[in-house]
Amino acid sequence: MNALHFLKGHGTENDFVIVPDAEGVIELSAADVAKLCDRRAGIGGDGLLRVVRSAAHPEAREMAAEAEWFMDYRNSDGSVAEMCGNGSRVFALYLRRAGLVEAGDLAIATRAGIRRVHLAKDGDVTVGMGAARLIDGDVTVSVGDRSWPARHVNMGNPHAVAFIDDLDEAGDLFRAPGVAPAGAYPDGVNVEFVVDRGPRHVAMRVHERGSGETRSCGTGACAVAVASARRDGVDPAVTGRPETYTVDVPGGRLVITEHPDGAVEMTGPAVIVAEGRTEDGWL
Ligand SMILES: N[C@@H](CCC[C@H](N)C(=O)O)C(=O)O
Repeated sequence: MNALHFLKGHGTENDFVIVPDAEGVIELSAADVAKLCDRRAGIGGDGLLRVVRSAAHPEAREMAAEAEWFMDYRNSDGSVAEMCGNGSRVFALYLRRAGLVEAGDLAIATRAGIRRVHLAKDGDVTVGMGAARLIDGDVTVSVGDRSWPARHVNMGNPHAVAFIDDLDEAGDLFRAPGVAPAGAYPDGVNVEFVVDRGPRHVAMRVHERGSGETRSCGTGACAVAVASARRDGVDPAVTGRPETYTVDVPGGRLVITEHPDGAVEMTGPAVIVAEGRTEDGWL
């Protein structure tokens, strides 16, 4: 492949290689993505965001009238995922900096549907993340010989949220936690470990499907906020009031609000740190 134009960005230290590809002509195999995301031999990232015009991508064509740009998200192992919350903030920041969108409000197409984004003047980015789906059934997550009950939450992508006493209990997370029953997550799962920090304030670690332990996960923080609210007996659909949880991640802080109609909003930072080109023929 010829030299590839890329940028590098992060949201609460969940970091991404950004590949502008307006016309959808760059074919990136899983091996290409893994090579770009490699932290020693590549650019390095938890995932890759390919920026494609919705009209130019078969999975996004139907959304093109409402959302001009499609976020083609890949995990660092090259696998495809439906949605990335931190990535969507970085994606929106890239679009604005590149002059591809005009205003501070825009819609982006993702495999989980259209997401509405607001870029505030102070640099924070708010994303309408859709509703959380809490799925009934007993799920257990385990690390080594320890295991905990977990809540199955779908934020467009799958999550298992386990409340524990101390974040160190989750160990080094070099390997994916075990999840049972195996059939609960046929396509794999992101696992969040959560502790309380105060009223409506929690902290989490995450092991991401396709990436390993990362410093943050936006969809995971939303899953954690909603699971924490239900555990606390808080449900905006019942109170008729929006409810906000602060979720600390190793890479910073995300603020998550759930509205009475179920809509979940996430606010956090987005940063672009670099721009460059790969060497001709490296990929
Ligand atoms: N880091 C992301 C989630 C990325 C996708 C995830 N690993 C999956 O496979 O579902 C986020 O910020 O939401």
